[in-house]
Amino acid sequence: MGDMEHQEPTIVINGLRFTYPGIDGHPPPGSKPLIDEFSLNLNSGDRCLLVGSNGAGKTTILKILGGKHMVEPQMVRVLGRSAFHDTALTSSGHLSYLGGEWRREVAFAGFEVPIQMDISAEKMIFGVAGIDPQRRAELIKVLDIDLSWRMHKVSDGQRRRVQICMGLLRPFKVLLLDEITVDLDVLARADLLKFLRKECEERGATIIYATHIFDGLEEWPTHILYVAHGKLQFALPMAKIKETSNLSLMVSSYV
Ligand SMILES: Nc1ncnc2c1ncn2[C@@H]1O[C@H](COP(=O)(O)OP(=O)(O)OP(=O)(O)O)[C@@H](O)[C@H]1O
Repeated sequence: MGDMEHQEPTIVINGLRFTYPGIDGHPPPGSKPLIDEFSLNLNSGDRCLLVGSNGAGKTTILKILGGKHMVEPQMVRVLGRSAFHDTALTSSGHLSYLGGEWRREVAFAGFEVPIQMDISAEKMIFGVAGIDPQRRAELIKVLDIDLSWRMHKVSDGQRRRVQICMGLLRPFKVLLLDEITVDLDVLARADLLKFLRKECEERGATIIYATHIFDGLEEWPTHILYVAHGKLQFALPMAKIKETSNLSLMVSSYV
């Protein structure tokens, strides 16, 4: 997908197959893979919505891409490397995953900052070393963060905004978002989406965003990825979808 034919794809998924291990650490013998025959290439600048019903496998796929589940190295390449085996991908900030576990446990993978303690937003955000001050200032503005917020007293949505800021401070090349905007109000979400779009258009980042909330997203993605029963049912450029029908109609015809 994408127009940049001469560039290597940023994400290559090649015949991905995955089964969650049982209690002995191995997939139960004869079990049907949860993810199967999944192939997809994404390029620099692609912004994809990952859609599908509950349990379709969206989170599992994002976690595999984020290097959180082991798969054979040739099945998933991110920026030419194996996300699971090459830890430099995430530690460098080139690959960033913001999802459910990350929400609960830490503000940002790699920093291990507890999010419920009595610490100011300023201390958290400015505690990250080596950040471009201009990018940091832009994110604070986009997410409308008050630096004097105390993290143990703020609302869920305010805490989430600080967390998202932490997760975006380093200029990622590939960003995986798993329903991270659920606590944001409509305006905050729109501002964040605009920022993310700019990251793709100006810096050539690749983003996959799994969500059930389509409101306000009509003009955002370049592609729609639709997953059902662990398989990629279609990956279509937005223009194609607009041509044929609206998104919900399209998806319903595949269920
Ligand atoms: N750690 C796990 N061990 C075993 N099975 C799991 C595990 N995590 C998820 N599953 C199963 O894998 C399937 C896909 O789950 P996944 O979370 O990837 O779906 P999803 O598309 O993200 O769903 P949702 O829209 O509800 O977030 C589900 O049937 C789920 O029960």
